[in-house]
Formats: sequence, structure tokens, C-alpha cells
Amino acid sequence: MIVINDVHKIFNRGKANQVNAVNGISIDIVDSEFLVIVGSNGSGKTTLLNLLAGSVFPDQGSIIIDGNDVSKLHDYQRSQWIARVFQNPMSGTASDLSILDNFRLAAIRTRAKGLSIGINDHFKQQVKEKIATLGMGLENKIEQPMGTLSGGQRQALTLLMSVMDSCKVLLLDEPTAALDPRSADVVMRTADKLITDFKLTAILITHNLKDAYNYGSRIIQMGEGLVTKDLDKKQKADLKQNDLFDWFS
Ligand SMILES: Nc1ncnc2c1ncn2[C@@H]1O[C@H](COP(=O)(O)OP(=O)(O)OP(=O)(O)O)[C@@H](O)[C@H]1O
Repeated sequence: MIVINDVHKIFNRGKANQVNAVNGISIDIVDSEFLVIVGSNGSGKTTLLNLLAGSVFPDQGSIIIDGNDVSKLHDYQRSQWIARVFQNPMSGTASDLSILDNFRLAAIRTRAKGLSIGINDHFKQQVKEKIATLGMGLENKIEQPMGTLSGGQRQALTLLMSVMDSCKVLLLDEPTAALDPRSADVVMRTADKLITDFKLTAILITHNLKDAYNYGSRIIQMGEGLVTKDLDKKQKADLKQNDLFDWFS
């Protein structure tokens, strides 16, 4: 369970360019909830994710994960709970290293769930099996440098690597914004499957209203650093796709 309690984040406080990016947000996110966040540019979505991840600290309020107050913990200290996938497919993996070596690094960094890195052939087989679950045929390319793959393939592998450790919370900050529609579709379906299979609590920021409609068990809209709409599972299921477009008109 994540409890966000009256969190505020002000940039450039007291200056002419002061921005109240997050303006006193309180929300509870229960385990295995898949929360979608939509909102106009500058409404505070990424700042809220940064506050959750620990890459910025709140000026006021607290963030509690599974009963632990993480408000003042740095991002690397929160990595036992939180994994994050960014917009840029290049940011999650090392281009010059093979797929296998990227998985090796991820396993060393996180002691990834279900991967024992002691015996090489065994590790290789485990990686192949994990990658095969993506259904992209990449299990036959594990010696290939990551940089030779498409953005969609890299993003799918980044997702897989990030959920294999013991993290419980997956933060997705416009993970498909840099991808063509077909790759974006594959990556969103992969993310959805991994979230379900690993029983993760997930938060997705997206400007793609079709994805906001199709994915997630709850949706919020942000505006001027506040939550302006909050629809639970049933309310979201009752929503029509056009209703979402109306939120922005
Ligand atoms: N490090 C920072 N320093 C100063 N201002 C910032 C900083 N980060 C964000 N802001 C400002 O805070 C406000 C909220 O930004 P944020 O990136 O959270 O919005 P967003 O909803 O994610 O926008 P977008 O949809 O465009 O990505 C904006 O006005 C932005 O310029």
C-alpha cells in the first residue's frame, strides 16, 4: 500500500518563477492497483512520480510504502520497492553490451528474482526462458548488442529486467511516447502482462487516451498540481472513451 499524504512540491520558492508543481496531494494506492494518471502538460504528473521514486523530495507531507516512511529516502534507497521505466528506450539499458550482459548486470544489481548467476549456461537458459515470455523472438538474439534492437524491443526488455527484482511498485512515465504505434502497443501489452503476472502495484503516466482507457484499474486526472478526477475500478469500467476526450476539452 502506498499512502501519499498532503504532499507539496514547490520549485524556485520565493522567486518570480515559483511553480507549485504538486499542491497538496493525498491519495492511497492499494496493492496490485494499476493507476493511470492523465493531465495537461505541466499539471505535475512527472513531479508526483519523481516524489514517489525519490528523485525529488517533498517540501511538505509524507510518502509511506508498506508502512515505511520513505519521504526522505533517496531513489537508490527506495529501489527495494520501486522500479521505474522512462520515456526514452535508451535510458534503461547499455547499448554496447549484449542482451545477456544487460541481464547479467541487472541480476547483479538487484539479485533478480528467479535468476541465479553462478553458473553461466544455467543463467543463459534462465534469461532465454524469461525473454521467450515476451513472445518477440528475442530469446534467439541474446548475444546481440542491445543497441542493435528497436526502441520497442529495448523497452520491452527494460520492462522485463525492471520487474524481475523484488520490487513491488512499477512506475511508468510515458513508456511508449518515443515508439511507433505498433511497438507502443506491444510494450503496453507487455507491461500489462508483467504487472498482472508479478502482482505489481503500477502507476502509468500517459498522454495516450486510448491506453488510459484500455489499461489500468483506476484513473486520475491532474490539473495544476492537484487531483481533479479520481475514478475507481467500477467507475473506470463504466467510462466511455469519449468521456476521456471530454476531460481535456
Ligand atoms: N526541476 C524543476 N525545476 C523547476 N520547475 C520544474 C522542475 N520540474 C518541473 N517543474 C515545473 O513543474 C511543473 C510541473 O511539471 P511536471 O513535469 O511535473 O508536469 P507534467 O504534468 O509531467 O507535464 P508533461 O505532461 O508536459 O510531462 C511545470 O510547470 C514544470 O515546468
